Amino acid sequence: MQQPKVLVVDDDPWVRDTLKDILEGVSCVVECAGGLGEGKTRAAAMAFDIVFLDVVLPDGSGLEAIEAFRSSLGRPEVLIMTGKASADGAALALRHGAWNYLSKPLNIDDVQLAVAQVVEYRRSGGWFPTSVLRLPDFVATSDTMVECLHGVARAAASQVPVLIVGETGTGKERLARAIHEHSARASKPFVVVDCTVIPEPLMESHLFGHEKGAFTGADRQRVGLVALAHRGTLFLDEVGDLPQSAQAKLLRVIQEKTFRPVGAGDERYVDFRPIAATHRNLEKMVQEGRFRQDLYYRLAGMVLRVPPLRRRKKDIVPIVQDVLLRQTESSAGELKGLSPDFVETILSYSWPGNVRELIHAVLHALAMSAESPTLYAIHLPEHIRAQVAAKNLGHPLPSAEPGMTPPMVPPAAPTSSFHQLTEEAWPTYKAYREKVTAEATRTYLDALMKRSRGDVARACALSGLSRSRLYALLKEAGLGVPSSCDATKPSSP
Ligand SMILES: Nc1ncnc2c1ncn2[C@@H]1O[C@H](COP(=O)(O)OP(=O)(O)OP(=O)(O)O)[C@@H](O)[C@H]1O
Repeated sequence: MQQPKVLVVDDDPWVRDTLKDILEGVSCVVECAGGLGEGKTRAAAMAFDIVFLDVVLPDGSGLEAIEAFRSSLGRPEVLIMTGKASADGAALALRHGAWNYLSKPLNIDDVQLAVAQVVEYRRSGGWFPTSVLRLPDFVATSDTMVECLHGVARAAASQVPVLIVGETGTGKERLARAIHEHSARASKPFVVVDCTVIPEPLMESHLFGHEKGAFTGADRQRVGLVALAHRGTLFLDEVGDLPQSAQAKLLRVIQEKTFRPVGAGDERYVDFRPIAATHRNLEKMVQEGRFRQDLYYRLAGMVLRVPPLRRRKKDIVPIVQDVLLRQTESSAGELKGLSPDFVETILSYSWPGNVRELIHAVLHALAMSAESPTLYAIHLPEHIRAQVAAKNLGHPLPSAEPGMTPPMVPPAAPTSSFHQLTEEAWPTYKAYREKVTAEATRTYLDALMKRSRGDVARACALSGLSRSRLYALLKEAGLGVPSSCDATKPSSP
């Protein structure tokens, strides 16, 4: 893109002139209009890249004109600006296709950042915002994750509160930090409030602080997390776990920008941007009366949904390679390869713990692989192999996270000795796991001995098992012990 072309639509001449100055300062070509009619006429005559659009205009609402501007000659991105910043308005603007939402009085950094983001977005063909994000430790290969990063870039360019929704370990906190690190508040604190660990009676003093002597045990003054986040970002992790009493207090500080530490006589001003995350269905909690609707709207100015790993399999191998690369760099060793059975297993597993679980599994496999230059499935944690083996045999294990994956259908006609999962005969997890593990071990050993043609040394090398362990397992599984497998020989490590 050469010089970005920007249209400013605002009835206040002072706003128009100020924005014109700021935008011309970053090499934009700027035209201005005092109302919707004039703005639309200009947008029909010139191909703009960006429209800065006021909400309350003499001839109508800017919010209702977003689509008309978006479909005008240059297909510009629309940045809504209003003096009456409200989370509802922000959500409405974004739903109508606005690029972002800026509140007045406009902040020069916000304006410049938003323009830079749009320019980069359009330069890259409108699809690869990762180029503006510096996230070398974050892998996003699948379309859904690239789209998610696009949301991160948009969120970073504005001050809108963000709600990040996704299962545990999907990267919600990493993305919240990314939004902060790329926002105009980057040089200020990013403060984490873990809503699951603070006990309800202590929530108020943790959030707002307390004066010395405010209650029994308050032997000195304490600064709360809200005050620590002044001018920065307050990250409310697992906000769905916030008790009702704390929800009311949080709503107040977000709305009023003031709070009172426990035991203090005066109100204090605070300016922070809330970013919240949850694995829960907050909309449902609102319907059930378990989460305040007004707080939900305040937090969900923009909603980012992070898909679970099992729905973006394209990311799995690149994440593994990324972990391997980092480990190799830090240990100065050789980069290990991945065997086809390793790849097959990690692609078949359901990853209820998502990326966090995948990273741990790779680290586990690396430790188990010792000197082997290649990672095999056998190096993965046992529960992963057991689930995949059961799935391959047509007996998927129940999901580790009830409610997050479709319920398992019990096998209609069992073909092996697996427990049947029915309401009437539901096995304990321990019994089920033992059965499945035994069955999977038997399948593995049978295939292993066939592949190594009964050569124990080769079987040990392939499986990573010691000679004595292999012998014991074969015996336990009721499989024939090959003549070359002599338990009296010293075992390899
Ligand atoms: N796409 C990714 N690429 C590389 N690392 C990732 C990716 N997604 C997540 N991670 C890593 O996985 C781990 C878990 O991420 P994070 O803590 O952000 O998840 P979360 O969704 O906030 O989890 P929880 O809900 O349990 O708090 C972190 O170490 C993070 O850096």
